[in-house]
Amino acid sequence: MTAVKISVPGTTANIGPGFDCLGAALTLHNHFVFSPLEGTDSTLEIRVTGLEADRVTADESNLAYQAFAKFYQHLGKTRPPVAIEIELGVPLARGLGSSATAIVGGLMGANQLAEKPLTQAELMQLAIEIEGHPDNVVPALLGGCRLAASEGSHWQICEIPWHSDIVPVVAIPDFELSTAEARKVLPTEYSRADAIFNPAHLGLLLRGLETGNSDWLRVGTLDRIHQPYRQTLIPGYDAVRQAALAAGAYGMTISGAGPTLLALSSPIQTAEVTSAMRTAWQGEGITSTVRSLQIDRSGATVG
Ligand SMILES: Nc1ncnc2c1ncn2[C@@H]1O[C@H](COP(=O)(O)OP(=O)(O)O)[C@@H](O)[C@H]1O
Ligand SMILES: N[C@@H](CCOP(=O)(O)O)C(=O)O
Repeated sequence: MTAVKISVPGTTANIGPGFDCLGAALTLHNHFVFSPLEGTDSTLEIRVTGLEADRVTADESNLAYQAFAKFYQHLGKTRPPVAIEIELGVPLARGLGSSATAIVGGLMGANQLAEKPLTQAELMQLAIEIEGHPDNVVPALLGGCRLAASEGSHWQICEIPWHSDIVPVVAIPDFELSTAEARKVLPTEYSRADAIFNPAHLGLLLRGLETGNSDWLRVGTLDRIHQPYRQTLIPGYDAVRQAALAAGAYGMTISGAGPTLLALSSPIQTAEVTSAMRTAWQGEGITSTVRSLQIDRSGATVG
């Protein structure tokens, strides 16, 4: 078997009220190459290059390798010696689904090397089990904007139309916030008012994403499940939000678990929104990279 190349897009999960169920794939990618290790005693070699490469472990704790190992454990087979090359294009621990790329990349690499014993649906199920929620691994695997809902252990996945007039603008600050930390600040119980607020706003958001209706997008990005608790972990959140809205963004949310902030903008306002978010963060003493992206339609690809 020769080397297998996998490309996986980063994601923006939640998009406001869609906590743990809605996410979209973005046009920024991590690349993985899996090669059988032959003619050596070592069972694992990992080389990481690209963005903040020194922050990713190159041993058995590596998340892409953990997913690779989980695949063979699931099949009840011994995992083969493997060399993994990882080229990072998705910033780490910023709420852009870097962990989802590693999980999806590891599972797909293993499946290809094993000559594809699992279907895409089975890989998706394993990816959700490893990540613990579907909203980043599902779009990373399938592409597009996806809503995931479970019935017992079975998942229904629905593609959400994303209007061409909606540009995702991501403002990525130069500090990390791990998803585990950002989940710790969430309450375990919510009021009835909050339980009503979120599905109403999610419904509005989905129609807003489909139609490009600016009022539905503005109101539909509001949320009471995670953002009110997490925004305190993101210095400058209020300033960047106000700046994005004043520059004409339809709405602004925390991307994934943060700290990246996601503005939804019309194509004509994108340059202004981008510059306003960067300047607002600068005013708080925080350096950021602000990029306007597109929705990745392909998901994880081989070759
Ligand atoms: N390409 C990769 N290969 C291996 N591990 C990765 C990769 N990308 C991310 N990770 C792991 O995932 C962690 C970040 O996950 P998480 O806190 O969920 O943030 P994110 O919002 O970026 O998914 C990193 O610190 C690293 O341990
Ligand atoms: N629903 C999850 C999404 C985490 O996404 P990530 O991109 O930060 O890994 C959450 O909000 O915790």
